[in-house]
Amino acid sequence: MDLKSNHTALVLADPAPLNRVSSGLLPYSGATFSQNLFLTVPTMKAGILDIRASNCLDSMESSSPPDKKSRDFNNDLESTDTDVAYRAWLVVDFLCLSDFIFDTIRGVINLLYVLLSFALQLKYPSALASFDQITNPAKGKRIALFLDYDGTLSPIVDNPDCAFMSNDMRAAVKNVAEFFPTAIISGRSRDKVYEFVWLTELNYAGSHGMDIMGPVRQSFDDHSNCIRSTDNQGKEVNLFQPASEFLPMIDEVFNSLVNNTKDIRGAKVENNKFCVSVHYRNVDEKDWTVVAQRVHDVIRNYPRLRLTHGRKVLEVRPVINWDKGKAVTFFLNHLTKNNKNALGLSNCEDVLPIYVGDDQTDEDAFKVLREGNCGYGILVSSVPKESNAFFSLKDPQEVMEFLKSLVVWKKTSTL
Ligand SMILES: O=P(O)(O)OC[C@H]1O[C@H](O[C@H]2O[C@H](CO)[C@@H](O)[C@H](O)[C@H]2O)[C@H](O)[C@@H](O)[C@@H]1O
Repeated sequence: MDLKSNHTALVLADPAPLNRVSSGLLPYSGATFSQNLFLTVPTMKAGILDIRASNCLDSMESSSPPDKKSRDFNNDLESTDTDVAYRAWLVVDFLCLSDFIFDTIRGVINLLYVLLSFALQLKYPSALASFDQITNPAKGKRIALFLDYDGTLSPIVDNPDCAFMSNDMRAAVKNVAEFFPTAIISGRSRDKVYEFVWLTELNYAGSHGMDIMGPVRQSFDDHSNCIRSTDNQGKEVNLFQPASEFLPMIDEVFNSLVNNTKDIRGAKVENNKFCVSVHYRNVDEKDWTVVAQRVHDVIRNYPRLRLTHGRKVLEVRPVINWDKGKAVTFFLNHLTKNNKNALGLSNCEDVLPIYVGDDQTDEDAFKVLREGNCGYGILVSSVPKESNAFFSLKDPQEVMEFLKSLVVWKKTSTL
């Protein structure tokens, strides 16, 4: 099958809810979901999976512009930046115009690009330059801080196992958590993100929010899918795991994906407990089709799993109505500062949530804040892109500066 030949406009990253039914009505029953968790099940009509695979490749290409091996391989956003001008350049090269026309066109293209960047920067102003705009509404309120991990607290690197955060960043996160209730919400497994961050004073959610650990509270206990457990220090905690019934399925899919991609040079499959990541950052671009095809071959047998896209990664996850946005809401309703009072999203007058993230999956959280008219999303990106965030920061270095500024502001603020 030629994956590229079919361009029917079905978006794989966020499949349209073809059927929206409560879990109790579904095949593969035995599932126990809390009342508000619905499954979105793609209709299994002939051909639809092929269309999904073709869109998979489109999304891989559009969401992750290929690196030129000769350029900075560690930062795909920087590469994206140069890719725009570079590709436009290639087109012009192809036309074999004289040097003068060539330079003029190149100049115009660069100017347009700068103007576009400027326009989008106005749309998502720097959170550092607009610091007062963020903190003024926070006066008399409690700020609750939500942080993504990869690309936000640590720079994007080739090897996902080596995405370490710097000691300076760790210190900045530790400091900020002393003043504001802080949670890390990552696509990685909760254990893995904790191994990187290694700070006990934070709250953690792994698997795109499908694995939340929080303090023992009655309000947690009231949720189905909530169990008591112990943390790394043996302290009693509550775990909220809305996709717990998917664990065996995810393990099975992980093994199949490892098997199906083991001959693709550079492909890496990561088990994130309630979801699986298939990395293609180190795969030659000519083999991206093969990656998309192999992933598609596996998940076509699992109608209750879906694909989303991150930064040069395909993410296989359960089709449940739960994402980073839902995790933010959950945290706000249960999060505590020094185990005192829950913040309560309903109580926007008292709380100002700030979410900082760089990836497509962070958009779910930005959207919750924007639509709830409660708090601010801050997009981490060095290139202009459309977002539900309100502000932007260029890279993890700027994120660190922002965190430090929050601490200074809090220490000097009299309110
Ligand atoms: O929600 P996040 O914490 O941002 O996690 C999303 C994915 O992050 C990791 O992959 C990304 O970072 C890697 C290390 O810099 C990079 O090599 C990869 O290309 C990026 O996609 C993580 O490994 C994935 O499992 C997460 O889904």
